[in-house]
Amino acid sequence: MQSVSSAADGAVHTSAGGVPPVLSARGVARRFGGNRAVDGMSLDLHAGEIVGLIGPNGAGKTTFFSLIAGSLVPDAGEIRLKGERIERQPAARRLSMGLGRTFQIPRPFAGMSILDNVMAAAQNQTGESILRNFLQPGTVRAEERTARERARALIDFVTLGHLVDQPARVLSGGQRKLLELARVMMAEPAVILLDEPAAGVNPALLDVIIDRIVEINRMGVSILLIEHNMDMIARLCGRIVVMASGRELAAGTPAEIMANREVAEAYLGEVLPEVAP
Ligand SMILES: Nc1ncnc2c1ncn2[C@@H]1O[C@H](COP(=O)(O)OP(=O)(O)OP(=O)(O)O)[C@@H](O)[C@H]1O
Repeated sequence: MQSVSSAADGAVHTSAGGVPPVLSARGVARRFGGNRAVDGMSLDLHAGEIVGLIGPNGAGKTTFFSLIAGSLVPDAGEIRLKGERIERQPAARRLSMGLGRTFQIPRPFAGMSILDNVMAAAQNQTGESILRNFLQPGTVRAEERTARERARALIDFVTLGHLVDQPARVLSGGQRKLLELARVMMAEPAVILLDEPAAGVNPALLDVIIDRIVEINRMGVSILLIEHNMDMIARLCGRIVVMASGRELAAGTPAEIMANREVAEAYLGEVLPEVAP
């Protein structure tokens, strides 16, 4: 699908079919001192897509995620979610607009139960306002009940139902990744940025994680996925964007990317990611 952009005049970028991407970045840049970590990166994510974002270590992938999610402010460029400019919006606002993110190293509240960890990710809870809690206790209780039911359903969905009342510290690395999926889904996102969901996960749980990501995507959530596991990327993504030195080096189907010499050269000096036969 060919994209058309006109960042200069501030117009919404549209695909060839006339439908604007659910998420788009144009010329996004961020430097740390003299290091141009992200250096004019552009990317479109269309509704229903799972796009893989790959690249050698230090290419700028996680920094790009932080710029999209709002934990870092870009020096230049624009980012749109559902057509709306977001690059100056606070992270919490982006989350409430439907932009969720998971982290490479999940840090759940170790002493809190799995249920409470997922509940803590709930958005727009009336109970967070002490005044409303006092004035409308019935509404607050009903909302909390709904959130609790949703949290339980999501914990079942990520196959952690048997651990719902256990503290998060009992979870393995892979189970923590599953908990992250439940937490991010609590906010009912339209787009999720997934940062290395396979890192540190044993092979048995990897299939579960891939399967859950497929299901989340089937629910209508568009996904941008950073991953070094090329087998996972090839199984999940119709399209891959390769980042190197802070910008796009190549884009295409998994087969096109694996056959691309420039991409292979960008990875030289590192172990080339392998795709399972
Ligand atoms: N907070 C920061 N302060 C200074 N430099 C940073 C910061 N965050 C990232 N960098 C630098 O920016 C560059 C891009 O890093 P980034 O983590 O975004 O790359 P990456 O593609 O996600 O790498 P990896 O695959 O290893 O996670 C690197 O040179 C890194 O050292």
